[in-house]
Amino acid sequence: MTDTTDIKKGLAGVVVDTTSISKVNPETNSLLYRGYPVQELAASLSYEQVAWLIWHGELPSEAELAEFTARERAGRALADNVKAAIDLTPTSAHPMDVVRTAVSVLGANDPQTADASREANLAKSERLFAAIPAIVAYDQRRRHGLDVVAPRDDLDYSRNFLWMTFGDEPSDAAAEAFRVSMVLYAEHSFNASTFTARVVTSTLADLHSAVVAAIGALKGPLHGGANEAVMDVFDEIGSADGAEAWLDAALAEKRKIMGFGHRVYKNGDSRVPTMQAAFEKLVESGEFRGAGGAEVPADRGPELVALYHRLADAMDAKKSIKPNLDYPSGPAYHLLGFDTKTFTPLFVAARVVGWTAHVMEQLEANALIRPLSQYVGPDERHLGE
Ligand SMILES: CC(=O)SCCNC(=O)CCNC(=O)[C@H](O)C(C)(C)COP(=O)(O)OP(=O)(O)OC[C@H]1O[C@@H](n2cnc3c(N)ncnc32)[C@H](O)[C@@H]1OP(=O)(O)O
Ligand SMILES: O=C([O-])CC(=O)C(=O)O
Repeated sequence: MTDTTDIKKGLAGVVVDTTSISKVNPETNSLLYRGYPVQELAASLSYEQVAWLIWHGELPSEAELAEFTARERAGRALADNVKAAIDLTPTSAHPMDVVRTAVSVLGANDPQTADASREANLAKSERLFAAIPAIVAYDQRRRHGLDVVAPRDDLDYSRNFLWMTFGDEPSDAAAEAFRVSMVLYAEHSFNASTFTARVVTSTLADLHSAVVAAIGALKGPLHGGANEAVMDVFDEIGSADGAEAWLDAALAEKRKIMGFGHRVYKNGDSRVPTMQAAFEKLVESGEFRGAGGAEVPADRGPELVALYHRLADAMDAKKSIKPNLDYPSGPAYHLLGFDTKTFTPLFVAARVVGWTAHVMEQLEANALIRPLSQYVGPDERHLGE
């Protein structure tokens, strides 16, 4: 008999390397980016400042930020062959498939793809950071038969993202909710997609290959795909009054409730209160829309907030399982006007910062990632026996 007792399925509880990028601490329910609590960063810094911090380890000086911002603004427009690649994918394709394909083309285009120096990887990370919003916006618009909206270099990252998607200037509340979501999603240690990026990097493959693979890992509903799945659940339940009965039935069918639970946090995700507050502020502002930017009745926001709390309370009462970040970000993205299937690409736009920081960290002290497995197949046998 094979002894499988030492196997850590899913690498649960296994520490596989060190990192200085972020610290996820379930005991204190905290998340630090380069030592700073994420709540502090989300309260006052732009997403551009946080991206710099994650990549470089320190906040940018005024001059560094101005130069980075200028490069980011200059790199927002998509090359023709990226647009053509998007146009070649059917509009029935999942937007994550479109982003994955477009990022692959960015890798093929990039003049520094084969250069693995830290300098080149930083430059490529900045270029990806600048281009991904245009990919997401282009794809959502073409699905609605709308013309592409050119980027505006007088708007910051968050406002420009919303401008390119909807073709009008966002309200302060909308830009703020979006910015907060980007900061909160930017980095989270050795989650499945980041680990994927590090595995690919450990073979000395290029940065774009690592990011394409990470996008694939993020798509699954047990990871980033949960933010869109949360919205599907809200649509399925309908209104707050249906939450308890829906949950009873779903749990009886042994369904996993999307947006709840976490591999590391067992007493709640440290990012949820901040994102929940941003979602509720967006609703209070009254400046929200429905999927595809559609006009929605004024009670749509408060109804979603009520449903959000009823389902979370019921889940807590029945299973003591708390929401993760995908739970508040799903309805927030809905009220910002994004199509449900575009939610996980928004996670890509944010997490590309963490992924690329980990690619650079992996290369600083690389070791091929190649674990062992316990063989449980047939004993040796031979043809003709
Ligand atoms: C940003 C992010 O990527 S956060 C994660 C987003 N993913 C989701 O929201 C998907 C829903 N959640 C889940 O599937 C899980 O909680 C995961 C995958 C996130 C974490 O999973 P694990 O750490 O492997 O926990 P595991 O699956 O072992 O769960 C432990 C117990 O809690 C239960 N449980 C955990 N999450 C849930 C959930 N969302 N709904 C119902 N039950 C759950 C499990 O069924 C299991 O019960 P059991 O011991 O009776 O079998
Ligand atoms: O850390 C994880 O396993 C998943 C997660 O919350 C994230 O990637 O943001």
